[in-house]
Amino acid sequence: MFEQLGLIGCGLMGGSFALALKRAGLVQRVVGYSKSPSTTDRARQMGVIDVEAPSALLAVAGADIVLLAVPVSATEATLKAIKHLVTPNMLVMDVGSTKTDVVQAARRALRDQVGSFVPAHPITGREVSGVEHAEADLYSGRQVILTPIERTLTAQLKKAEEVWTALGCRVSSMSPESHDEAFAAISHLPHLLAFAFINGLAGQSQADTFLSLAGPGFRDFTRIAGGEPKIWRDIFLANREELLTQSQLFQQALQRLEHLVRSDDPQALEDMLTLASETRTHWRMGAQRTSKGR
Ligand SMILES: O=C(O)C(=O)C[C@]1(C(=O)O)C=C[C@@H](O)C=C1
Repeated sequence: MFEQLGLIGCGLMGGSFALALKRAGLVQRVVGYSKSPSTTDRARQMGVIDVEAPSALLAVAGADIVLLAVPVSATEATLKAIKHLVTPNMLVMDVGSTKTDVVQAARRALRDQVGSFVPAHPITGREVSGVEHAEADLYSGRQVILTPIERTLTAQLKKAEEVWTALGCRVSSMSPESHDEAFAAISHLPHLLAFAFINGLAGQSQADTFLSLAGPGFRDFTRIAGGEPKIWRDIFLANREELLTQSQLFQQALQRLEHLVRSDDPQALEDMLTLASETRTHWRMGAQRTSKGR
């Protein structure tokens, strides 16, 4: 399907995309660039990329598909760096967790060539980063949200849908703004809370003793606090307003529960916990139906 993938950012997300594309037989050659030469070198040794490019621009030279797998804050500078080689026949995508800022960055950086850019958000990830964790299966069975704008070329949008579908993803589209509103609620807030929870614990004098006793509940609840701090810093700042709105709603919900814990009304407390438990079970059943539990 493609001759050359220009991969900018050869970490977990980018590396996994290259491996998945190769395994599906969708690309002949992967030319990769990473900010850190040791990452690019490791990616080549692992067979994730075939050729190391000395710059983002040179990774794009000769490519018919380009993937930006860089922190959202690096989107504009990266697109500016490759702009001169972006053509209407090229599919350029990102994998960023926020979309309003990414779309604005793409408009500013690519200008006349913005139609080649299809903003993409695969709903997958891990709490570990780096090319050494890249796996061909990271994307299979997952959702991918595309947030095209008016100027997105139909041909590139269609190609993007085909690529992600071929990797085993369920593809849907929405506006960048609706995307950021939803992901503040179901991804960015949970990460903020996981970080805050650990910070609250770490600030206690007995933190080490408490942590030495922690079990699976703690592990499940805090897994995402292992996420890369710089990546999450950028996501929180890029989606600041929506995140703060969700954080306020969360604090209201927490206060309601605290009030019920304090008051002598076990039935009302149980009702609130039942509502939460049923909501989660409902989601889980739906997720299992659509994606085999992924
Ligand atoms: O599984 C994880 O570790 C994730 O953080 C994945 C997760 C999520 O919140 O679900 C995080 C960020 C990506 O934008 C998409 C997915």
